[in-house]
Amino acid sequence: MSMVDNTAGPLLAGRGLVKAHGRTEALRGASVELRAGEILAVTGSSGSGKSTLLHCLSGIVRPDEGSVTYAGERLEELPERRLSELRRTDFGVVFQFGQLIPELTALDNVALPLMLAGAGRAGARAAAGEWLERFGVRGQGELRPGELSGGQAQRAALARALVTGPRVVFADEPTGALDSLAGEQVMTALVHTAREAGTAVLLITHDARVAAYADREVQLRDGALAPLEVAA
Ligand SMILES: Nc1ncnc2c1ncn2[C@@H]1O[C@H](COP(=O)(O)OP(=O)(O)OP(=O)(O)O)[C@@H](O)[C@H]1O
Repeated sequence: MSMVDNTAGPLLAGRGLVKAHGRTEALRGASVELRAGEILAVTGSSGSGKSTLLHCLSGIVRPDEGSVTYAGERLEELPERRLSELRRTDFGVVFQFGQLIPELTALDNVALPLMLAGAGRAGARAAAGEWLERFGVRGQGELRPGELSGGQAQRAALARALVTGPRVVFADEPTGALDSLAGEQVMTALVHTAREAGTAVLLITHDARVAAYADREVQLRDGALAPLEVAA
């Protein structure tokens, strides 16, 4: 069941985003909206600007032009301190290669965002254990990322992205490094948990099977977005 609220305005909106990397114009006026609880797939060929769009929308990178509005706040107007706070409390991110901290166990990786938000170690580890359980990797909690399979590491990375109860999860090719079975497990876990928690997901993928998990799909072409044309 979709928890998308079609009556409210978007939770996150990028408007007219332009971003160049040197002489490469990665985004040329891209606009996109994400509603609360919505799972939106952004597809497009390699180099079409998908990751750049995610970085702009999540406040990791400032666009050259255009605006990003999150829950009524214009990200470009926020001081770095407030942006970091938003990234810690309201946003979760998952990348293609999990990017768990290699020196920490899976459990401590998931506990870390809670501790950064001020939770005590014991409470954070207990909550982290519950999240690992949800993603079917509690038994691997004391292992380090290098000792996990790719799929287990990605599920731990999902737990880490969701543990603080973010309103938006940004997932950049979260299954890109996995075989199809592990990819399905990761997507099922992500979609199930996001639905349950009412978390919106901006899902970047070039894989149509992954995009099929989303409520809606938009396609980046030449740095701008078009809704996917539905085949007749
Ligand atoms: N840090 C950077 N420095 C220089 N050029 C960059 C940088 N990041 C991205 N680009 C260029 O900007 C364009 C868009 O890149 P981006 O990573 O956003 O695309 P993408 O759609 O995510 O690609 P892929 O699917 O291959 O990951 C590409 O031409 C890329 O080479």
